[in-house]
Amino acid sequence: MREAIIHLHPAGPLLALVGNPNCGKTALFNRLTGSQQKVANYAGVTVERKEGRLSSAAGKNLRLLDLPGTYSLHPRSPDERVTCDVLAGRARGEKRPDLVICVLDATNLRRTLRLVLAVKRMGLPCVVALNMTDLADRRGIHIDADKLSAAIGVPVIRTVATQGVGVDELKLLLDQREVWSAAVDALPELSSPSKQETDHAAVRQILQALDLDQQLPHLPSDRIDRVLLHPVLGPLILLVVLFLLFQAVFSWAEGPKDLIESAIGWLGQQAGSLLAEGWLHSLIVDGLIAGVGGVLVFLPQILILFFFILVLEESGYLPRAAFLLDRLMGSVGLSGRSFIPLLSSFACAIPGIMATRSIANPRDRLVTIMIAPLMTCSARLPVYALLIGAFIPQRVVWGGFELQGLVLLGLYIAGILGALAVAWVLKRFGSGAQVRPLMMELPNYHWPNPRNVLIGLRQRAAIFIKRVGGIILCLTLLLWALSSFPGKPEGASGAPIEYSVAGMLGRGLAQVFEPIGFNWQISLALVPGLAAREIAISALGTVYALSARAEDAAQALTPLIAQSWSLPTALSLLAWFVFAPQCLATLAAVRRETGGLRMPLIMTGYLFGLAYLASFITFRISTWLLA
Ligand SMILES: Nc1nc2c(ncn2[C@@H]2O[C@H](COP(=O)(O)OP(=O)(O)OP(=O)(O)O)[C@@H](O)[C@H]2O)c(=O)[nH]1
Ligand SMILES: [Mg+2]
Repeated sequence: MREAIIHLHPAGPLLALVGNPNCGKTALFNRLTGSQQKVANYAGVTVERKEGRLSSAAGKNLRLLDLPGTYSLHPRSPDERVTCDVLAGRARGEKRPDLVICVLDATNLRRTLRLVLAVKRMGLPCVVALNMTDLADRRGIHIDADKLSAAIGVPVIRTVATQGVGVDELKLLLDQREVWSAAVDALPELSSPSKQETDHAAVRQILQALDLDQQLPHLPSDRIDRVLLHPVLGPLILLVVLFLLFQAVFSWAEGPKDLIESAIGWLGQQAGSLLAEGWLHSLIVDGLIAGVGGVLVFLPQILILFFFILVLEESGYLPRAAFLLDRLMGSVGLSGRSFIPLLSSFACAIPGIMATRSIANPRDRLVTIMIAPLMTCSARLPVYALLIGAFIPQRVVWGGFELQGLVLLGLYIAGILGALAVAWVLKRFGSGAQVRPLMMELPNYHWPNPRNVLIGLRQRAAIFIKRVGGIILCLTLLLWALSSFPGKPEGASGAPIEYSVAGMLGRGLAQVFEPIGFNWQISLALVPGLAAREIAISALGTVYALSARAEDAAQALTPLIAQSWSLPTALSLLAWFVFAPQCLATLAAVRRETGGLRMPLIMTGYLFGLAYLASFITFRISTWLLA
């Protein structure tokens, strides 16, 4: 039986934000609706439509769509198609917008005006938000809003989305239906056949009328780029930036991390002394506090990583990094277009995989999806930090670099190199590895908006804490239960966990993982770790707390594993985490984006294979070196 899908869209007027990439649509959307969608200084941040609500000045309830940026209404990539479909009224479950708010970048009217003309030609009522007027004014581009409005036949409001300037005027305008609905067919001559050329000519005329027909270079950005995009200095500076980032992840986090650690330790002791020995004691102390608490400790490090990512995103440096790495990516058959999705995967592979919607070429898009999980997502950071903290000495090497930070950087680079190698192989399977030159817009530099950075950090903290309190808590408690029952048989020696379901499972798995140096506790922890990587830590915390003798049950995980694992085992586990596909949500996202089970299955297979191989080599070589 076929399912019948009935679309019910809420009543009430629908507005849509349309504009070129990176012109500030989402910043305006957030201001208008009070949402906190992601805003960043590069093209292709928004890849799906997002909906919000606002009330007009007169208190009318309106729905507002934030759409992916587009240069034209002839879509080239999946994200641009979303925008075009909405405007044409073809989007599933959505009616055609009643009003389009065209967001223009005042510093680049030439490019952005063509889109307004195209929207008008579709017969959609529109108003213009002339955004980034603060930057335009600073650069000496003075645009007379009234003249512009007269020239394009559409009401124009000057805005600075990041500061909320012009938002009230815009809301006022939304009530004046007679003003914007009258403007629909004000440019009848544009329906001639060679529209593109006519649009070109029309834009030139408009710019001439506004006295803006000369290109103004953005001097400060150009001057900065002369250094940051320098063929020798550029890559060096990029490397230094990355060095600093990873150094900070360890050195800045020390204080707050110790604080959380001792708070959790104190909690464990209090709970331990309050509760009588028994299953509740074990559940709270070994399951909850040793397990889940052990993951929470890594919050500061995650926030420091994201602080850097957010600042870099906001400043406009990221597309430059794409530009610098274009040659490297080209050598394995990837275009620089893949850079931003891969970069987003450092936070989490899922938004990274979604960001591939801005890649026009289907083959490039697929390769990018397939290698996205090799980028080190933030869920790996706690695992890396735990193992590095336990096994890599805190030492300064090569005049000033912290060894721990260097090893962390090395792990990130290992993931990147692995991804490049896989991309290279995948491209061999495809027909002809032609590489197109990178066509990417370099936005102007600007100071990161502290508000955006703070919002980003808060969201990241919330995501992490929600994970800890949700899936991590549930699976850790499940593992605790499996590790505690059935209890120890009469007269047996050893900890009860060794006789439990989990203990038996762990020992079975250890057969498979023994060649790469994993003991049964690690093998066991990898199973719930399939759902989310950090769970491996809480699982280890619980398993070790349950295996420990009563007197050292409250011990933190770091010294425990430092005592009981060999260095080759730790290195092998690190190598495992660089490659292993330990995240079901990512596989689900791949299935969604590629429309089938085939790709997620191939991905799982190749990642497990790579992980096992990498761990095997690491374990054998390090054992041999240390022998
Ligand atoms: N100075 C200044 N910066 C702005 C203004 N509006 C937005 N920005 C910044 O411009 C960048 C892009 O903003 P976004 O809202 O992400 O742009 P977008 O149009 O949604 O971009 P895509 O989703 O990629 O199409 C961010 O760094 C914003 O902080 C403005 O009026 N003035
Ligand atoms: Mg956006």
